[in-house]
Amino acid sequence: MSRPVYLIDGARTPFLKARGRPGPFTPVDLAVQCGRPLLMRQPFDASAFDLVILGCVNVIQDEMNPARVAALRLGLGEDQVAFTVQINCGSGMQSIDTAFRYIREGSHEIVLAGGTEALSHAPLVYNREATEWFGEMNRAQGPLDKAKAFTDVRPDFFSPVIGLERGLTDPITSLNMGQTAEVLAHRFGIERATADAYAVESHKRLAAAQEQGRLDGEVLPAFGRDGSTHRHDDGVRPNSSIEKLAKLDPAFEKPWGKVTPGNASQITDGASWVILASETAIEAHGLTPIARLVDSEWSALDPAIMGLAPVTAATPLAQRHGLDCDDIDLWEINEAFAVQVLACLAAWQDDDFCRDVLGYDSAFGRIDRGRLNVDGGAISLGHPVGTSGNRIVLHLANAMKARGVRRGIATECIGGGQGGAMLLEAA
Ligand SMILES: CC(=O)SCCNC(=O)CCNC(=O)[C@H](O)C(C)(C)COP(=O)(O)OP(=O)(O)OC[C@H]1O[C@@H](n2cnc3c(N)ncnc32)[C@H](O)[C@@H]1OP(=O)(O)O
Repeated sequence: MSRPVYLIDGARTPFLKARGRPGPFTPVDLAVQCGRPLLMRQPFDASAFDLVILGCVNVIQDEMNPARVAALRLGLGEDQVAFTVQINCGSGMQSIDTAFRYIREGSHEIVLAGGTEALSHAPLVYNREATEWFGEMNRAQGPLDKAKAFTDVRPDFFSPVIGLERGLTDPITSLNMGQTAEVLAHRFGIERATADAYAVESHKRLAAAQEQGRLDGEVLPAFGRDGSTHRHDDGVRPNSSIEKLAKLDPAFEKPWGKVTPGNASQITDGASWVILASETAIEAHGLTPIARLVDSEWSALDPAIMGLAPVTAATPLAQRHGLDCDDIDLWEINEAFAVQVLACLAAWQDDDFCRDVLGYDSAFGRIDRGRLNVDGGAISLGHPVGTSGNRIVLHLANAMKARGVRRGIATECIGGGQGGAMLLEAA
């Protein structure tokens, strides 16, 4: 069976910059913050959902299977099945794709699919030697053995493993994500000034979208237990300039690197949900879709050049539907790094790359910046890794509707050398 699948509605929290200490919300808190008002504005009862799927990369110990914890806290009922998916930065898109396939194939009618991430809550973990020592202490019988174990304590037991640093490092190549972006900058000759100009534009577009109300209804306020209210993505710097960015030092490869804090995605907390439904559910509940999900594609490549995966995922997807570059009215390409997005744009225009890597006769084409990330991206609004794939699909649907255009692709690179892409059409 192959039924049409529609995106009905969706919402996210403001994306909140991680500021070196745990932020006000855990992953499930974030999912509940935007999930509750989203469900309250639906004309159907929350018990109507057939399934809840939530992407999350860094699950915290108190919230194992965050999808289930969020579903219960959202009042979806004890009989609601909910599972969590993890494919690094693709997790929030994976939840949508899984829901899309279930509905398309006819086993489900209406599914809540989201992504959540609180990078500010990434754990500090004891190192291996300390963990072994705790085991020794546990096994020690009686005070004498325990006293002996104490004599084995070493000062370096107390230098923790920083979960965030490890999580953003590829375990196969040992390159961190920023270094993989540097590989692409070198391969495609991306200049620092071009990357900085791209980043400045990202901030300007997000600031304009916030000011002109284009995120209203998509971004819902979040309320901290400390009484704080968070209404907007707080990493935006409307006054950012190429001159200011030029002064920043490289973050990952000193002194020659092109990636700086100004042209990299920000480390951020945030959650996003979308509601997907079949035509049966649309009729049953009187719903009005925002967009139709047409198809999806996942790809894999060398982890050291993971940033090119939007090219290897989105191009076959477009071509499967007979679509050329110009047929896509809007693109959302997750801005892991400015140089990484620019490398994708360069690869799409490169005859040799498209022939050798994608097996096409010639280049895919030039993506007009006017069609790409029209309201900013992860450089300006941040990149809660398990959430971003969900956000770009949701925002693409809203932006397509607002501009009255027909087709869009949301695509992203995924740490570990993978990529995801989804094709949407006007409903
Ligand atoms: C598959 C994938 O998606 S891979 C991607 C996964 N994600 C990542 O790898 C995360 C990448 N990003 C990072 O690791 C971090 O953001 C880093 C290391 C690049 C920078 O971290 P930080 O040093 O904490 O950056 P931070 O944003 O605080 O900026 C540091 C300083 O740079 C300057 N700065 C940053 N952005 C700007 C800007 N747009 N304009 C002017 N100054 C700026 C400021 O002085 C800022 O300090 P301030 O906030 O006190 O004013």
